[in-house]
Amino acid sequence: MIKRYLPFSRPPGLQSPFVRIAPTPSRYLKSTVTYVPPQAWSKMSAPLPLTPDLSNTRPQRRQHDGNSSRNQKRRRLERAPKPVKEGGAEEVLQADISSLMSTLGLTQPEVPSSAQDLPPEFSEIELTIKTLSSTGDGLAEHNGRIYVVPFSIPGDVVTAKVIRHTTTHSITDFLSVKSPSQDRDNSLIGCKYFSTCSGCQFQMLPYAKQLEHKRNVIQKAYDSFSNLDPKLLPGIGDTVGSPLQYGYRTKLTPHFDGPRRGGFKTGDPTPDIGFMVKGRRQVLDIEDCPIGTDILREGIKTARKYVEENLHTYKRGATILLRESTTRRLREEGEAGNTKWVEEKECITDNNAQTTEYIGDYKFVNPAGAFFQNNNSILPAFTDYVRSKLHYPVLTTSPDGTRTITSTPPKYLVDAYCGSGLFSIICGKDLTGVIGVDIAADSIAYASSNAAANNIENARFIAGNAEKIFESIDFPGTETSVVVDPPRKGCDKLFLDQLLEFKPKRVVYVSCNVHTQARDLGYILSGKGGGYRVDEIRGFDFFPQTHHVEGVATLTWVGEEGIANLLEEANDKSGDLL
Ligand SMILES: C[S@@+](CC[C@H](N)C(=O)[O-])C[C@H]1O[C@@H](n2cnc3c(N)ncnc32)[C@H](O)[C@@H]1O
Repeated sequence: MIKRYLPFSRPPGLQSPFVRIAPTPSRYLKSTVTYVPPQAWSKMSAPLPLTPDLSNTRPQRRQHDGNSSRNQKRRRLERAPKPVKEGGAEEVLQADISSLMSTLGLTQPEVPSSAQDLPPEFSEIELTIKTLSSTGDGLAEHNGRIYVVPFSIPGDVVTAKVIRHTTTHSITDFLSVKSPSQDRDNSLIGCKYFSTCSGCQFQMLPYAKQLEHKRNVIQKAYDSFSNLDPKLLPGIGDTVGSPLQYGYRTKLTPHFDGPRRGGFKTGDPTPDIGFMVKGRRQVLDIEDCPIGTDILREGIKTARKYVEENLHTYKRGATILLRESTTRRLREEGEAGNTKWVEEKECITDNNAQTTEYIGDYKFVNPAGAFFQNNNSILPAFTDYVRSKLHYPVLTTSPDGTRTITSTPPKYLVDAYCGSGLFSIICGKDLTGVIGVDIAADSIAYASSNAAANNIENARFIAGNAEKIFESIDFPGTETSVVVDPPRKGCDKLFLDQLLEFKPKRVVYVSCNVHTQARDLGYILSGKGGGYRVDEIRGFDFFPQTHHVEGVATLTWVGEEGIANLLEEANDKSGDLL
């Protein structure tokens, strides 16, 4: 039987890809390492040695006896469901549950027949996983009801503990795998906290399967959230994988809770420091996080020690920022005096300090606490892709009537939700004009200085709501591409309406929430512009081992006539779409 706790250790003989040279005596989490080209962790797939069963370290749920909780259970079942956040995890899970129910021919009872008909809370139950939800949980069916089982994949037969029944489905804790799915490979699991920590969902799933699943997540998002005629959408492209599948996260934020009353006192035990236990409002004590970069993994240890030694100075709980920063230096090698570029990594913990990241030869300086993409290893491929998609198709007809479509760079670029200028800088070189907008004034200040430092002279940046950008644009939509990269909640209608009025030739919509992205594309395609054709949709895997996927959708303005033609030619799309 496969137990829920699996051990983690670096396989014997495998060195860290980063070799530490000298600790720098400055702020408490600062240390330097020499850069050696990182080795993909996926190659380190030697089976991990077993360590003792740690299940007694898992925080126990309070157990209720059947009688005392029955009325409470009944009330919970009858309570109207809380309003859910648009495109949030609950809504997405609900869509997957409804879809599985309709596939299985199940109907949803308006009020559950009786709480007593359901397995009691905290009882153990055996379930066969049918499908994987977009939130990364396995879904199983039992007596006409859908059960949500974390850390499980289709084909697994699992033992799970029933936690609670809602009006639409039941929530469980994963306990163990009784019979594994063909796709499950536990030797891939690289973290001893996997199956308790809420951070990762897929460490047991081979990477190719994770990418395939994320493509399905995008497909389902457009099926359920866009309200669009499928004929208006291209097939979802293959998900582009991350070069690093472990050791990639350049930002981690472990946290700890404070005491119920007053601050910490000298002699208080150190609280649990880490990430949330899956399905609970409880912190899991974590000493390591193998999806973090090596310098952040060292940073976790140093931060824990610091909190332990300075606990009495904390009035309440805290979130610890651990952010990687890179310095490139020329170093002399050997006696001949040859020099070579080396990278030194630091772990920054001060929100107001600066961090530096390189993407190819581009250098970005950011406030440590502000947004910057969290997986540096995928950024070169990702930004190349976005840059190529900002080029739009231009149709030319030669005198003999031959029609050719060429991919043409835009004259102007609008970077909406620009942060510290990632797309303006990487995609804006040689364009006639670039304009970026972001609500975070400090990010905007850094966008301006990053543009100057990278020799982008044609860019200007505005602090404010995204729609404010349309007050400042003084160039035509017909020669402009817009990159849109909003936060998880997606774009405001005010912004989308003005975008549709501006009618840029190309829109490349980047999103860390493919559900709100699908909703917004539905609005763009059916809104008052109505003349956008979707040319490509695909995912980039910024967060291997987790359920997250970054979606990129490329749209071209073709006018209403173009859309009518598209619908007519829906069965013959070959070759014409760039
Ligand atoms: C996903 S980040 C993208 C940042 C940037 N494109 C990058 O890749 O580094 C979303 C950005 O939207 C900004 N933002 C959030 N709400 C906004 C709004 N209403 N108007 C403009 N920017 C907003 C945030 O400050 C954040 O920088």
